Amino acid sequence: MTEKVLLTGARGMVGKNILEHPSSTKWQFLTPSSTELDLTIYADVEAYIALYQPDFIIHAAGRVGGIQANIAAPVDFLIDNLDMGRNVVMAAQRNGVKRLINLSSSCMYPRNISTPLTEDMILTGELEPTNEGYALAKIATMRLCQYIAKQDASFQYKTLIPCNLYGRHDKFLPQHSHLIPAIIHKTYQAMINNEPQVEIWGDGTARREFMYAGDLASAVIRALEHFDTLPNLMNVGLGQDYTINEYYQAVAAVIGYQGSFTHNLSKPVGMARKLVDVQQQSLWGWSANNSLTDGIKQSYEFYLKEYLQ
Ligand SMILES: NC(=O)C1=CN([C@@H]2O[C@H](COP(=O)(O)OP(=O)(O)OC[C@H]3O[C@@H](n4cnc5c(N)ncnc54)[C@H](OP(=O)(O)O)[C@@H]3O)[C@@H](O)[C@H]2O)C=CC1
Ligand SMILES: C[C@H]1O[C@H](OP(=O)(O)OP(=O)(O)OC[C@H]2O[C@@H](n3cnc4c(=O)[nH]c(N)nc43)[C@H](O)[C@@H]2O)[C@@H](O)[C@@H](O)C1=O
Repeated sequence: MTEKVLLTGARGMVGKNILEHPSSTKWQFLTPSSTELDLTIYADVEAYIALYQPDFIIHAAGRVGGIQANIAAPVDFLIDNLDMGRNVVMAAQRNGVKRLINLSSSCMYPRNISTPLTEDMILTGELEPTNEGYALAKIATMRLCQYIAKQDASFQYKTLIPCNLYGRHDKFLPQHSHLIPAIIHKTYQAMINNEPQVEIWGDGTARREFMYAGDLASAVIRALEHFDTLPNLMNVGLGQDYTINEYYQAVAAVIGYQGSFTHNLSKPVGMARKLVDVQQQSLWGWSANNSLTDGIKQSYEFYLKEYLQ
């Protein structure tokens, strides 16, 4: 009997990469869009889960955006993600769904920690102001999963904490995008318009860990296949980070941009570093396999052949 998996956020970057994974055919995915099922409306979420009775839920929906999007709308990032997280998890529990994977984010870690972030560091320090609303929603949903699982061990509600992501089906417009899609868009536009310089936000010394979304999809698929061995709370990362400047150089090399870079120090930079510790992930038996160059090439190809068309 093919198991039914409710995948929230199926039309998003993570959702689409999960559905594009070669092994995704092992399950029957339920993939409601936000117009078919608005996850901020509890009654609708509860009715949907009661009707379809999924065996598994992967919660990948969210109001998601880069640093500029988070600064612009902290209320929406807090409330929408809080409502979606609460509604999906509570409706799952009420309908007896026993297995749930909640996607969180490395943004929920305290700021100003320069060493690799281990899962026990959550709530041990102040949050990054540029995405505090989003982080609070992620922490609340993670805790809700933990409380439910602690009350009744038959509810295996687990949380994955991915580092920053990029890849096919990403957002490329400056007002919403994260770093790598922003660099792809800005650098490509500069190249085709013969612009001699591309602007970097900040001084470029901040560090980030960006994983190719296809790799995160592989981790989620493996979590479906080996759910019982999956830790209740686990980082998903690369164990390596780069400076913002290095990301700009890496994208320029793939695209073939010959221009130079300027630094706009008036732009927000967020956390100095947020490298997740990958010991738990390694013990579980998984690691990413796309190099930064491979990931950028696949993202750039998507940008040219699917996004711009
Ligand atoms: N991108 C990143 O760098 C990182 C992302 N994550 C997490 O991964 C998950 C997926 O992120 P990503 O794929 O990048 O996000 P996207 O913005 O690409 O996709 C978000 C999805 O959420 C859905 N959604 C938004 N609001 C609602 C709503 N009210 N009701 C139902 N669905 C809704 C959207 O559905 P529709 O398209 O139908 O409107 C969309 O498919 C999120 O939990 C995010 O926090 C974690 C770390 C890093
Ligand atoms: C995924 C995680 O990550 C998000 O936080 P973030 O990592 O700070 O987001 P970001 O990818 O937009 O920025 C990364 C860094 O890059 C620098 N930077 C340079 N030049 C551009 C640029 O042109 N655009 C952007 N966006 N950043 C730039 C920018 O100054 C910053 O130092 C949360 O909002 C939240 O979404 C969350 O969960």
